[in-house]
This record gives sequence, C-alpha cells and structure tokens, in this order.
Amino acid sequence: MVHYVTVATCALNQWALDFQGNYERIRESIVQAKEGGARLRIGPELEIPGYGCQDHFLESDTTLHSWEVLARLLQDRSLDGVLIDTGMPVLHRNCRYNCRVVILDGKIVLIRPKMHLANDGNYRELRWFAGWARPASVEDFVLPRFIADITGQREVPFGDALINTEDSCIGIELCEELFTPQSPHIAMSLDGAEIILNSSGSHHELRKLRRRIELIREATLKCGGIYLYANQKGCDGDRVYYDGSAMVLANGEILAMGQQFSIGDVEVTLATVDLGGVRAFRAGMSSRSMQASRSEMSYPRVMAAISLSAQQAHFDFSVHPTRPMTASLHSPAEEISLGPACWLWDYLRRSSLGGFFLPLSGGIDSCATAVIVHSMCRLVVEACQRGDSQVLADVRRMCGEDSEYVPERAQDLAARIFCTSYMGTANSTSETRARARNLAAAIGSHHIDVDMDTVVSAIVGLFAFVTGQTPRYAVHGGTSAENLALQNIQARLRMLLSYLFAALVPWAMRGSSGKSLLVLGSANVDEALRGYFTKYDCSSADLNPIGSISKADLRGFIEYARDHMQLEVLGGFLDAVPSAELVPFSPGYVQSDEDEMGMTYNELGVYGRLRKIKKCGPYSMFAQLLHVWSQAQLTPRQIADKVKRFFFYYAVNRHKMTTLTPAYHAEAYSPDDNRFDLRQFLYNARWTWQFRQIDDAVTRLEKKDNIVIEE
Ligand SMILES: Nc1ncnc2c1ncn2[C@@H]1O[C@H](COP(=O)(O)OP(=O)(O)OC[C@H]2O[C@@H]([n+]3cccc(C(=O)O)c3)[C@H](O)[C@@H]2O)[C@@H](O)[C@H]1O
Ligand SMILES: Nc1ncnc2c1ncn2[C@@H]1O[C@H](COP(=O)(O)OP(=O)(O)OP(=O)(O)O)[C@@H](O)[C@H]1O
Ligand SMILES: NC(=O)CC[C@H](N)C(=O)O
Repeated sequence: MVHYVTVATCALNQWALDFQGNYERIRESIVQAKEGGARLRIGPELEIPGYGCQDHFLESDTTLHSWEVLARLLQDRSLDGVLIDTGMPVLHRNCRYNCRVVILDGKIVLIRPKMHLANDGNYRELRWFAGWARPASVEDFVLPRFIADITGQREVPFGDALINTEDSCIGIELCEELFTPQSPHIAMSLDGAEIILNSSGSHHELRKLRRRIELIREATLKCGGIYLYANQKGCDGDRVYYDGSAMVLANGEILAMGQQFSIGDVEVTLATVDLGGVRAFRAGMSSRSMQASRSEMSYPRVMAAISLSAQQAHFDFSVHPTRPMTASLHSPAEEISLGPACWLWDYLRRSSLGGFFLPLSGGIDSCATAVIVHSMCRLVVEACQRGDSQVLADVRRMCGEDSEYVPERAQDLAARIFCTSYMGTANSTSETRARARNLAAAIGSHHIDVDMDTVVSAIVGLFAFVTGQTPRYAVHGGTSAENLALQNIQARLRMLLSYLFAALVPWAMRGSSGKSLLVLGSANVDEALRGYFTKYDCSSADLNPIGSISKADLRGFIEYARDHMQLEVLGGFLDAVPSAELVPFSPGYVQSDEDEMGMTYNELGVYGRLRKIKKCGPYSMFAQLLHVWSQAQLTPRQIADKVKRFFFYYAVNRHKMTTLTPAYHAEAYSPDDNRFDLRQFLYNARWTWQFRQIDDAVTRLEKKDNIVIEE
C-alpha cells in the first residue's frame, strides 16, 4: 500500500553568532518547506547559533539567544502544521549538550542531545559539549520560564527517544553519529523508526561527499527506511566551508540532493517519499525481521500530533513520488574551482570590504588563486542573472552601485572587485610579466604592472649605510645568508606594497566610495609543509584560498579551468617551470623550486599524506616508503636520505606555520597549525634518535641481514 509523505531538508548559510540572520534563514526555509507541501522540515546542526561558534558556546549568552530565537519560532503561528527539527545548545542539569529541538504548532515535542561527538580534525565538540550517555532513555527537562509561558509546557522530554506521528515513526541521529560503528539509526530502525533525520555541520574536504553518500546509502540499504540529511552551507566565519548537499535517500536510493556548492543563503530540498515502500522493503527481508523481533533496544516514544501524509480516505493520484536519481558528483578539480570560490564570496560580503587584491606573479600558484576569484565572479554573475535578490543586494553594496546594476559577465564584476598586480624586479622575466598581464586581461581584473626595484634598493641601501656592508647574491660571490636575505626582502616588500595598494587603489580610482580590498596570498600546501616561502610574505596575507591544496591538485585544477572556463591563456602556466625569480639571471642557472627545495612537489605530496593522514613519524615513513619506492629502483639509503631531508626542512620551518595566512581547508593532509594540525613549532631538527634508527635499519638492509622493520 503506497503512503506518500513530502519531506524537506535544508542547507542554510548560517553565520556563527548572527542570531538575527540565522533566524531569518531558518524561518524562510520553513516557509519554503511548507509551500512545497512538506509536513516535516529538518535544518543543519546547531543552526540557531551557527555550527562554528566554538568557544562562544561556553558563554551563557549563546544558549540564551538560542532560546530567544526558538521562542520566536514557537510564537509564529504561520509555521504551524510542520514538524520542525531545529538545532541549538541546551543546558540540562548543568551540562551543555548539542541538541535537536523538535517543535510542532508552538510546542516542544522532544529535545534530543547528541550522543557521539565529533572531535577529530577540525572538530572540537568535546571542548564545549557533553555527549548524552543514556541511549534509549529520556528525562524531564524543565523549560526556561519565558519558553514555558509560550508553549504552556513546564517540562518536556529530553534524551534519546523516537517520535511517533499519526502515521509513522521518526528517529534522530546527529552528524558524527552516522560515522560511528554503532550508529543509532541501526537500533532505531530495528525498533520501527521509518524516517531517520540527520542534521549536520559537516565541512568540505576534497572527495568527502562520496563518503557521506556511501554511509547513508549503506545505512538505508541494510536497514531500509528514509534518511534525511541536512547540512550547513557556506563560510560561517572560519577556514572551513560547509558544503550543503542536503539529501533524501530511501531504501538505498538517492531521491533528492541539493547543491554542494552554491552562493544562495537558503536551499530547501523536497522529496515525496513512500512509507509503504519502506514497510515492504523491511518486511520482505527475513533476516532483518528476525533481528528486529529480537532487538533488545526499546526506545521511549513521544507523540507528535501530526500526520505527515495527507489524510485521504482514498488514494490521491495527484501526489507524485520522487523518482530515484543518480548523484552527479564533482571531480576534485571542479571542487577546487567551486568550494574556495563560494568561501571567498561569503567571506568578502560578510567582511563588508570592496574586493580582493592579489600579487600575480605569472607562476601557477597565484594563477590558481586568480582563477578561483574568476570562478567566484562567474557564480555571482550567474546568481545575479537568475535574479537572486540577496546576491544582487550584496553586489550592489560592494560595488557602490545603484539598484539597477546587474553584472553581465564575470569580467565586468572582476573589473570592480578584483585588482591584480605584477610587481617586478630586475630578477623578473618578460615571460612571467606577460603571463600575468594576459591572465588579468582574460579574467577582467584591474591589473597594475609595477617595478619595485627602487623600493628594494632603498631598503638594501639603508642597511649598507648603517652597517657599511653591502650584501651580494650568491652568483655575485655572496654567502648563502646574503643570498637569502636579498631574496626575502623582495618577497616581503611585495606583501607590504600589497597592503598599501589594497587599502588605497579603490580610493585612487573611485574616491571616497572606494572600499579597501582584502589581500590574497597563494602559498600551496606543499610549500607550507616544506617551509619554502618567506615568513611574513606569503604567510601574511588576509586569506589564502589554495593554502591546503597540493601543487599536483592545483595543476589538475588549472587544466580543468583551461578547458571548461575558456581560459586558453592557462596553457602557458602549465608549461612553465615553477621559479621564484628572486635572484639575478646567470648563464647555466635557472632558479627552480624543485631544485632549491631538494625534493619534488610530487614527493612532497607523498610525505604530506604519510605524515598527517597515515600518522607517520620519520621512522615509520621510511619503513612505508621502503616498500613503495624500492620498486622505483631507489636504494634504502636513498630513501632514508629523502625522508631525513624532508623531516629536517619540515622541522626547521615549522615555526612558519604559526603565522600562516588563514587558508580554506580542503585537504585531510593540511599542515594548518591553528586548527587542524596541532604540533610544537620548535623541533630538534637533527632528530637524533629517530634518524639513528633509520640509519641502523639502512646498514642492516645493506648487509642484507634478515631484519624486521616495525612499521
Ligand atoms: N625556530 C624558529 N622559531 C621562530 N622563528 C624562527 C625560527 N627559526 C628562524 N626563525 C625566523 O624565521 C626567519 C627565516 O624565515 P624566512 O625569513 O622566511 O627565511 P628563510 O626560510 O631562511 O628563507 C625563505 C625560503 O623561502 C624560499 N622561497 C622560495 C620561493 C619563493 C619565495 C618567495 O618568498 O617568493 C621564497 C627561499 O628560497 C628560502 O628557502 C628567521 O630570520 C627568523 O626570524
Ligand atoms: N613578480 C611578482 N609579482 C607579483 N607577485 C609576486 C611576484 N613574485 C611572487 N609574487 C607573489 O609571491 C607568491 C609566492 O611566489 P612563488 O614564486 O612561490 O609562487 P608563484 O610564482 O605563484 O608560483 P610558482 O610557485 O609556481 O612559481 C606568488 O604566489 C605571488 O603572489
Ligand atoms: N558535526 C559533525 O558531527 C561532523 C562530523 C563528521 N565526521 C563529518 O565530517 O561530517
């Protein structure tokens, strides 16, 4: 017997602590859900204060204001007729919990605290919340008086319960609970929950969406049932980007899926699902029925006086079930073009500044950053052309334009909000200068081509005047200290000039209406790991969209952009040898990144993954690479030398991570010191003990002793 129910799941662009904006987006999503015929609406995890409040969760204000927003939702009679699942922190018996609050027609049905908290990578939930440790049990929660006055309830159930509606049964699991081995949906579905709600605060990482889909598909294939996944979207004030992708699955099939990357504020994904299909699927699986009948987990049930399906005496042919679909997932190159672009847009509009300034070198890194800004302009123009009122309002405010202005092309918008600058010295080449100019012309940025030798000579001249010593480059007979200092002053002065230009170019062009720009930096993840950049140059921009993306992935992205964004000019960047162009030209010597680093970008990618993802120190990295690289005809000694060289440079340069430009988090091997990769920044770079173990192993391998290396 078919039994159709329309459900809504949301991706909302919440902003930590923006209670007013968050409330408006939540309300708008409920209105849209209702208009779409849904009687059940779920929103993202902690959607009332925003997921990323971090230590603000420790402040009682955050909980208080969350109750105040909930009060508004409870008082709003226009929201009646929808079972609303929203999220906020709740203090119960002096413990703070990360909760779902389920409300219906101005009353609270259930408060469900999160049980299994997310606490690795960027997540720190245990710092702010307790995990609810009583599965399948509820307690009375005494409501704050101003809420009790609105709902007429004094106490409401708090804990792990199922919700009975008039026609179905709903279970709730929160984000990380799906990722755990004993996910609550298993026991809940065995106990009869037909619809599982999952509200998430899950940020983007390249290729991560596949994992979410696999987990939900697996869950509903094994257990049967309907699964609603909601997620936050956008930049809520930090380095991560929440990548939406709200979805509805039933019995292992995807029925509906929202966008992973988009710049709108409110996205509601609707699906009409068949409860009858769930019952048939489950009852047809004998092994599941046997497990269900023996299941010892019996959940308390709370009643929500609503029928999710229309109460029809007869079958209604006008209701159409949502057909299964195939998810079309972005390639990593597309993810790079879209995720950081959306993040930059949110950050820019929320910062109230006028655009971006980028030092554009003609090399691949700053090129990738420029193309990401171009991608952002394309997304913004598309949204404007679609008539997205929020995006139009943001664009007009940012550009100082009137209410008629609608950008026609990405290049038109870039001309107003994106300034690039080639800052040449005597060491620059005409090739890089031309590449920068051509790229700027293709993407439409306002481009400034300057030479800054006078500034460099002024500073070096001052040093010579004070000390009586004039430093020389190595090719002119200088020491390596002189050589480095002369390079670093060029790099640092670029950053200094960038801040000056970012502050004043808009003023010079448009007078008092010109708002200053945010400075973009472009060090990639491999350079950061190796420390191959100048402290307080690339480390010190306002934002870095490519800071956790590897050189190899950036090249893939540039190839993709060349082919899909009609940017033929990018071919020249792919062919060029990466070079810093900080030393004078000398016959027979070309300054090349990989030569100077003593390792290739590909090798750095390998080290980065082993260090962070596989949790390898020097010894276990050596042991793992023995298996991999011996097939590439490298001897144990060569492998040992490579590993030791990497760990030496990593160690001496780790201090640079403390000042790293805040970067978009894209990869699980990011070395970002501030949030993701917590390590000391003063190391003994000799690694005496560790390297000795490696050397001993090499000696034994060379003697062909039958040794066992503990990995
Ligand atoms: N343990 C420690 N704890 C805290 N701070 C420490 C420190 N050791 C040095 N420092 C500080 O760090 C400074 C050294 O770092 P830094 O000034 O970056 O200088 P440094 O790392 O010596 O040189 C910059 C590196 O970046 C390379 N590079 C390549 C390509 C492009 C660019 C570019 O910029 O475009 C740069 C360049 O070839 C060189 O290898 C020291 O002078 C000292 O102030
Ligand atoms: N001539 C230049 N003009 C403007 N900015 C520059 C110039 N040279 C370097 N920069 C800035 O300094 C950053 C670091 O330089 P670096 O040489 O490491 O990177 P890149 O030139 O972008 O790429 P690649 O590493 O492929 O050469 C650049 O990304 C760019 O933002
Ligand atoms: N907020 C959460 O619980 C998120 C944790 C989960 N592992 C994710 O990355 O999606």
